[in-house]
Amino acid sequence: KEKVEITKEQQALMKIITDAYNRHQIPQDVAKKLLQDQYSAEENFLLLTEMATSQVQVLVEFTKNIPGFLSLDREDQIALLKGSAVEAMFLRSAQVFSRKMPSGHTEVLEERIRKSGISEEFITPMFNFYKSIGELHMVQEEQALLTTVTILTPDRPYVKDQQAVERLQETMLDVLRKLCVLQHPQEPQYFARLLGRLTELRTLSHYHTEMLASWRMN
Ligand SMILES: N#Cc1ccccc1NC(=O)[C@H](C1CCCCC1)n1c(-c2ccc(Cl)cc2)nc2cc(F)c(F)cc21
Repeated sequence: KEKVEITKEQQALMKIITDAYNRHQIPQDVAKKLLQDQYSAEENFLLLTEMATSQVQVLVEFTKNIPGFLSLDREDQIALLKGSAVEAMFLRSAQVFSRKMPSGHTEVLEERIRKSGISEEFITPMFNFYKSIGELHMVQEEQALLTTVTILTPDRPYVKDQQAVERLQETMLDVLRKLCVLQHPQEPQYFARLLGRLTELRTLSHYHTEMLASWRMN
């Protein structure tokens, strides 16, 4: 049985990324707002656009802390940000939804989101994704690395030097793989399950434009 060991460099890399990920939290906690008040479909739509806008700024700041990201071609950096912004937003939403909350809060939050204005057809796939992320019980290092792996997807549209992005992504995948083995020793398939969520995430983000266009305003 091969001994899995995270090297000193990988430890340092993980700390940089996790600290950056935690530092760039979303300014105001949208879950708290949704639990406090019931908003109209229009107010919810406005809240979503505000959240999505601040999320992009947070994403830009976060990527500056990914070792090697700023050494990529500048246009490729932009292509990676544009290509991953929606996925990063759904990943963040899933992590917010899966957070441990006082009993009954998650149900209220789910209800508020179900009634927020999102069209019926998107509710099920969205919550299926949120619950499948929740079942993974990711530690924060895994959450930060998963977001990093998502950003460093080589086959985003308009990326010129895919090799350079692939090399960076592989570095992050190696750390994430080792972390999964060490954090979930009783579940050798955990890393594979984690990456499987990225496929579900990409599918969900294909619905994003349609979800906004079909938002039910009164
Ligand atoms: N969270 C979060 C978050 C962070 C950054 C950017 C956007 C975010 N998401 C949001 O604000 C929306 C709110 C916006 C107001 C109306 C109700 C949904 N959201 C979404 C949701 C994102 C997109 C699309 Cl099309 C539908 C839904 N899934 C959420 C899950 C949660 F648990 C949660 F609290 C909030 C959530």
